[in-house]
Amino acid sequence: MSTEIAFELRQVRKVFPGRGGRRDAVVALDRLDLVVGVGEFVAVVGPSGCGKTTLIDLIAGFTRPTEGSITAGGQPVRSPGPDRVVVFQDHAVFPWYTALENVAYGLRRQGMGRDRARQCAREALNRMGLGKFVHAYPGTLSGGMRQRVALARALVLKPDILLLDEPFAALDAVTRVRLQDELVMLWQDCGWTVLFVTHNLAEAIYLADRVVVLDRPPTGLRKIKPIVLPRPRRRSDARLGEHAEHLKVLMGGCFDNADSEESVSAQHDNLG
Ligand SMILES: Nc1ncnc2c1ncn2[C@@H]1O[C@H](COP(=O)(O)OP(=O)(O)OP(=O)(O)O)[C@@H](O)[C@H]1O
Repeated sequence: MSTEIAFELRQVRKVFPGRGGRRDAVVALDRLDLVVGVGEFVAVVGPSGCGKTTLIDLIAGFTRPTEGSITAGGQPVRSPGPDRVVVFQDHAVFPWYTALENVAYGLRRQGMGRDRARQCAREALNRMGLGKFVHAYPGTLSGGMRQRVALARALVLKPDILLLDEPFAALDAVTRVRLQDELVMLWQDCGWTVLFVTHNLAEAIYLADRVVVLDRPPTGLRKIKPIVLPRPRRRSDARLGEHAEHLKVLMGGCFDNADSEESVSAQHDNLG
């Protein structure tokens, strides 16, 4: 693992004000510490409402923490930036643009000329196996193909940090495992730091170097579990199942919470 830090959250708290003021305010994250090294693949699991999407939004810079600090590449995160790209479960592509136009869109927004942007987009779509579908509209593509377009959009932007919010949740099982493997290959080729939110423990363990187990506040961070298994991983590897059993126990709450939290300094030590 790299000793360089890709992004870091310190004592991050996010409170959404309720309609009735403070009384029904929602604490989405509370005192969260997380340090992720450059090039790491980190998965985040936890029950619905524990703040996984909020975590992605904060790192992306879509929203600001109520308290605490977030840095990416050593700089405070104050707004979205080209170093951080998000891939969502759906709504990730514009239905009124072709696959090519969708992928070229971000590059055009960054000021790249039309022809160059389209060339880069074509290369990314080729890489994602969609070379024959560059002029197709998302509505005519399968769910898996649409997510490939979304990944191609991320690919062309060459981010340092890729944030994925349940990107494969809506896909059938066969497409899902295929895209998991394609994502791992892209991650290895591109040197991204990845934060991957999922409800699927097997997916988290298969993909990640470390799995962050979140719970709803006030519990928050339950555990950061390293998955020390060689790559390429085999889905038939019994050790994946052992890790999954362990995580299920953690998520069931059958452990000493205080004992399992990992402080920022311990996370720094682990990066070293
Ligand atoms: N814009 C918002 N305004 C008010 N409350 C919000 C807002 N966004 C999120 N919340 C609340 O913050 C908490 C965390 O939400 P978040 O979407 O981050 O959880 P999650 O772990 O991603 O959930 P899921 O697994 O169901 O997607 C929830 O209680 C949610 O209702």
